[in-house]
This record gives sequence, structure tokens and C-alpha cells, in this order.
Amino acid sequence: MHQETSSKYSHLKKRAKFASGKSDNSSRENTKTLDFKEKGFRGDDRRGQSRRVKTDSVGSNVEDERYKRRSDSERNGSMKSKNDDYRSKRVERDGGFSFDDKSRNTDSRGRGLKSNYRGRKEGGVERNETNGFAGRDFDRKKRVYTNKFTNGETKFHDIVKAPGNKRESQEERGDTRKNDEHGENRNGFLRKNRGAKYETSKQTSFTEDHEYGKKKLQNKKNMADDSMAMFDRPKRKRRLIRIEYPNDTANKRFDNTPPTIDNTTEQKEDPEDTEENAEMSKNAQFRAIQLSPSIITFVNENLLGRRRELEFKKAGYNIELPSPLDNIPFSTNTERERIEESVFRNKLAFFAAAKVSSSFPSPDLPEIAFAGRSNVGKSSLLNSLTRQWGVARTSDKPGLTQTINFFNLGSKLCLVDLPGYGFAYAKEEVKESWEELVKEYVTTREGLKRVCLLIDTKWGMKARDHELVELMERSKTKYQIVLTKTDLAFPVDVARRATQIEESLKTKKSALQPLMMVSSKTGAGIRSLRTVLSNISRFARF
Ligand SMILES: Nc1nc2c(ncn2[C@@H]2O[C@H](COP(=O)(O)OP(=O)(O)OP(=O)(O)O)[C@@H](O)[C@H]2O)c(=O)[nH]1
Ligand SMILES: [Mg+2]
Repeated sequence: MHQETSSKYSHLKKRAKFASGKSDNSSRENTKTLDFKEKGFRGDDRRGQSRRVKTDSVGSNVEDERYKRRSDSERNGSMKSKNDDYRSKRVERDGGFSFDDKSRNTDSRGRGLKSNYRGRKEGGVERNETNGFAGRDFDRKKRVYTNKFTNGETKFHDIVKAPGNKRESQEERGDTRKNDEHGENRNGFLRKNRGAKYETSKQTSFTEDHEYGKKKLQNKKNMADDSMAMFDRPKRKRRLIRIEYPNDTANKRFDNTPPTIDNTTEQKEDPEDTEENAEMSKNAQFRAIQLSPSIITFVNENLLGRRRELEFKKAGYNIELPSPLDNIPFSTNTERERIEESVFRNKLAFFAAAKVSSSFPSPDLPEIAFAGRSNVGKSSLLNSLTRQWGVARTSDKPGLTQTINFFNLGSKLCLVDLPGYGFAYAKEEVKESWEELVKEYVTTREGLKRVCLLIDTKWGMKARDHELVELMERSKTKYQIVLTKTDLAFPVDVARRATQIEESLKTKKSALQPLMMVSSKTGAGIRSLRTVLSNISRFARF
């Protein structure tokens, strides 16, 4: 540390040396070499070194004497800064006596604890005498001791701020007691300067404040004027418009002014808009359908509509089965044995396909046909009724069945899978031919006991369906409406659709009641349909 500081201020030392060297020449005879060991106030490390001290004209050591006069405590109690060499040497050059911080009594590790204590005690008195500086504050400050012999008194100079020293100076802390009487030290200068600075800043700030105050006053005045003007104005009434229900006009504020008719822009009716409105009104009509309690109980009892697996589980169905549950809960029989109607336990066998009416097979058995739009689930229903999956081919693409397919169910019934109508992945002429074939079949086929007209629960009856109904009405073909894919609609919507269709076919004579609702996927309503259809074979007369 010591070496570091000494190197730090080596340039100052050099300058001091240079300065003292001049005077050395003139007063070389007045100096003598002193052994530090002899004096004993230096540290051990400096033992053996010597320096030149001042002597008086007789040759006695002036410094030594003066040093004696000075109390050890004063010297040792100092916490002189490391950059004091220059000052001390300058004082020495000027004829004064100085000692640097190297002269402090230190312990083996270079600490000056003991001497500091002594310095506080003794040096503090002296300092108090001169500067009124309290000894207890001594260790907070870095001080330079310069002994000037000009006035024969000792002066203390505070180091205001050593370079790189972050500690507050005495003056900065506001302690003015440490300044000397004349106020000539650096603190005094700073104080003066600071005072001046403060004054100037005060002046500028005052002017600024003055201006700012003026502006503030003016603003206040303006605001007061404004507020007065506001008070003069009549208060606006707040009108709240609650639009909680868009169709509720009770809380709407109506404009009393007559509506201005803009002739330049004619409001054209958007056809899409009207169609949409019509569709919306259709939906609204659908939602407004009043349901009878009997249909609601039927839908719930047969677990029709979209339901959670938990409901099926609670009703006793084994939901682990890959095939439709068929509404026979808690049954230990095999799947085939679960079918209550024995006719549907028979093997479903495909035996004929017809593209034209001439290729229809001979009507040996009572026939039940399944008609409807493409992709409505005709083929799936056949499989579901007989629990023989894959006999009638199915696909999610509409238009798979393109011929009239005849299936024998044992020796008692014939099930007929018809091609669909409406949208299908096929050419228009092909589709037209299918439609013509279906129409011909349902109107002319002997042995046809019933047509199951399948309607998608989601979409309801469409124009083509109504067309076929009219055709069957004219030909007096018995038909029964079967709602399919009920598992894709909510139970309430299933009930609504059933009610809606029943209402629309009220006047139709060939339409048979009741309307059936099924789901080939879950098996809901299949058992009921089986029961209805098995009666055909029972009472059919050939
Ligand atoms: N979710 C559900 N899907 C069904 C139901 N019935 C049939 N499907 C599906 O609907 C699609 C069409 O079924 P199909 O039996 O081929 O219909 P289709 O009426 O025979 O059709 P075309 O032969 O083209 O006239 C298939 O993907 C079936 O899985 C049902 O009840 N519920
Ligand atoms: Mg099909």
C-alpha cells in the first residue's frame, strides 16, 4: 500500500526534490545527516536510512529540537494523507519543519493504532486550541500537518478531497469549525465560492421561480374563468341506452327528428341477405316448435339424440362393444340372440341388383325398401337392423349405392337398398337415371309392402323428399318416415324434427305412423323399428 501510494505521488516527490535541491545548495552547510535509527521515530523498515535535517548556525539540530518541542502524540496521531509528501517538503523548503505520514508510529503490520489513540488524546487538545476541532472527529478526517514557523504556530489544513477519495469533506458536510481563523485555507475558499455559486443559483432560480409563478397564476386564472364558463352552461343530461336484448326496444332512445330520405343512394335488397333471413326465420320456427310430452319421453327412453357415454353406461349398456348397442341392456346373450324379432336374426343375403326396371327380380317375398337422399344412411340401417355389418356396402361419400340391391332375410322378408337422390358424386344423367329407377320401383313394384323414407335428422325433409312423398301418395304406396343419424343432434332437436315432419305429413294418407327415429351408430331406436317391420312379414298376404 505504502509503495503504491509512494509511486503514485512519485512525480510530486520529484518536483519537491527538484525544488529542495536548489535550496540544498545554498544551505548544505546548515544541514547534517541524521540516522533514523538513532532518532527511533521511524519504522524498522526505514532503519539504516538517513536524511538531511536542518541545523542552526551553531550546528545543533533545529529540527530535532523543534521536534522535541512538539509532542510525539501530535506527530503520531496524524492520519496524514499519502500525497502529503509534496506539501511537507515544500514547507521544509520554505524553512518550516514537516514530517510526513511515514513518521507515524506503526505496529509490525504498519498500523498506527496506538499512536492514533495517543494522537487523539493529546493532539486533540492542541487542535481544539487552534481550530476547535474535536479530537473524536479526528479519525474521520485526513489531515495535513504543516508546521510553519513563520508565526510560531501550528496549523492544520484539511484535505478537502483527495483525488479518488469519496469521503465527504468537512466543508461539504457543513462543519465549519475546522477552518482556520483567517479562512485562507482551501475550505474557506470553497466556502466562499460555494456561497457565490449559491447566490447566483439563488438569483437565477428566483427569476425562474418568478416566471413560473406568473405562468401558474395565469393558468389558474384561465382555469377559474373556464370553470365559471362551465358553471354558466346548462348541464348535459346523461342518457343511458341499455341494449341488453337486441330485439328489446323498450330502453332504446328513439330519435324524434323525422328520418331523412336519401334519394341518391337507393337501398337495394341483397338477395343473399333475404335468403339468410328466411333461413334464420326457418331456424327460429324450428326452435319454436312445441313438443308433446309423449315424444319427449320416447326420445329419452330410447336414448335418442346426442348423449354421453356415461348415460349409456347408467342405462346398463355395454359401451365397449364395437357394434351398435341395440337398446338391450343387461343382456348376457350373444349379439345375434339379442334381436327380439326372430325375422331379423336371419341371415341377410344379397341376391339381385337392378339398374333398370326390367331386371327387377320376381316379387316372391314381401319387400321393405329403404329410400332417401344420398348418404342418409340407408345401407347402414340395413346392416344395423340385421346386425350383419358389411353386407350392404357403406361409404361416407354420397352415391355409393348406384343400383337397386335386393337382400333376402331368411325366407320371409326381402330388404331392398335403393340408390340415393340429390347430391352425389356422379354425373347428372346417371343421377337422373337413379331417380327415375327409384320412382318407377316405388310406384310400380308389386310385393312392395313399405317404403322406409329416411330423413337426416339434422337437415329434415328437402324438396326431393317431398317430391317422392307426392309420388307415393299418388301411387298409394305405404311409406314410413325414419329419422336417421339421431346421435348427431341434440335430443330436443330430434323431438322437434319428428314433430315438424309429423305436422307436415298430417294430411298424407299413405304416410304411416308412428315416425321412427334411429341411429345406426348407437343402435338407438333400432329395436322399435325392428318390431314395426317384423309385423309386415307376419301379416303380409301373398
Ligand atoms: N353418426 C352416424 N353416422 C351414420 C349413421 N348412419 C350412417 N352413418 C354414416 O353415414 C355415411 C353414409 O352411410 P350410407 O349407409 O352409406 O348412406 P347411404 O344412404 O347408403 O348412401 P348412398 O349409398 O350413397 O345413397 C357412412 O359414413 C355412415 O357411417 C348414423 O346413424 N349415425
Ligand atoms: Mg347406400
